[in-house]
Amino acid sequence: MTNYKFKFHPYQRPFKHPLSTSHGQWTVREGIILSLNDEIGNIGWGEIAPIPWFGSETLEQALNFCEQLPQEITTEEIFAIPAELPCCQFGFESAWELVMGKGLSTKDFEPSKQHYSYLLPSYDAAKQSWEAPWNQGYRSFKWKIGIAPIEDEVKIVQELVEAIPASGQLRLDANGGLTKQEAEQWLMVCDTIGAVEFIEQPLPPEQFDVMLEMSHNYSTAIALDESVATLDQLEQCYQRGWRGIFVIKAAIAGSRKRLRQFCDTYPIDTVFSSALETNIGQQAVLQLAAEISDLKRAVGFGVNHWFNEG
Ligand SMILES: O=C(O)CCC(=O)C1=CC=C[C@@H](O)[C@@H]1C(=O)O
Ligand SMILES: [Mg+2]
Repeated sequence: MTNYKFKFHPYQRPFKHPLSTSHGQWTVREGIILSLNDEIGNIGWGEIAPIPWFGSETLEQALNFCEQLPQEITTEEIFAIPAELPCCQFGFESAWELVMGKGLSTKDFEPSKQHYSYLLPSYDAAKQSWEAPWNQGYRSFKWKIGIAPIEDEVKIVQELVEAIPASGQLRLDANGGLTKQEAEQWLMVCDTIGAVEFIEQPLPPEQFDVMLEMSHNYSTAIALDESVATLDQLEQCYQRGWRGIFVIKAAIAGSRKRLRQFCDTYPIDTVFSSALETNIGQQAVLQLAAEISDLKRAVGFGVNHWFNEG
């Protein structure tokens, strides 16, 4: 049985500007980088990037888990990490696949910018911020809603749709921050505009039944994000009848092995999305996305500009 030398260290990455969503303001991304070394010198890297307000473990819980591990761990111990620690499951399995030489060489995975969706700044700064990424090749843009008054945000979306060339696409992400009435209003506006690819998580996860009903009543698609953040939640929403878009933040969803099995079994409509992790986590997610998804929807990884080194 192979033992892997295990090392880890926490990191902090301040955002250039706080990321405003209806969950509040996010100013520093904290996570853990881990490595596994085998006896013949192979090394695999992984990342633990919690987003507790999405339902993952906290950074403290992940650190406590890492600290109680021995300096050498086995494959069995890696695949026995409980589902209550989904970011740890993802980070350790990423490193294990790399040290075993199972993952694609991550440096080869580089879809062109047209396969990425660019996360625009919040509020009306978006209107001045889409053109530079457009000139870099981005054709998909995401903007946060549910932060300012709806009439102000609708006006900004109409101006954005007017300004962005017709071949571009816009995604709106409410982070569950709308009321039922506002969600209906947004869906009617988007059906009229016709240029919005989907509205992400219009209502909080506990209003699943309302979103399921809405998904049958409007032509603008609805994407679940917070509702399907972990594999347990994702499977539950599928069993409850969701056949709309699933936003998969693989870095916080849990076991890579289990996600592969689920996507092999159920042909779901997916958008792979960043957990605002570092390049280590990003490459581990994009390699998995290329393996298990048709990538027909742009991946939500146009986010590096949110960090100083981005
Ligand atoms: O999905 C994307 O296009 C970019 C990533 C992104 O929007 C998010 C990452 C992490 C937490 C959230 O604030 C936000 C989201 O809700 O999707
Ligand atoms: Mg989202």
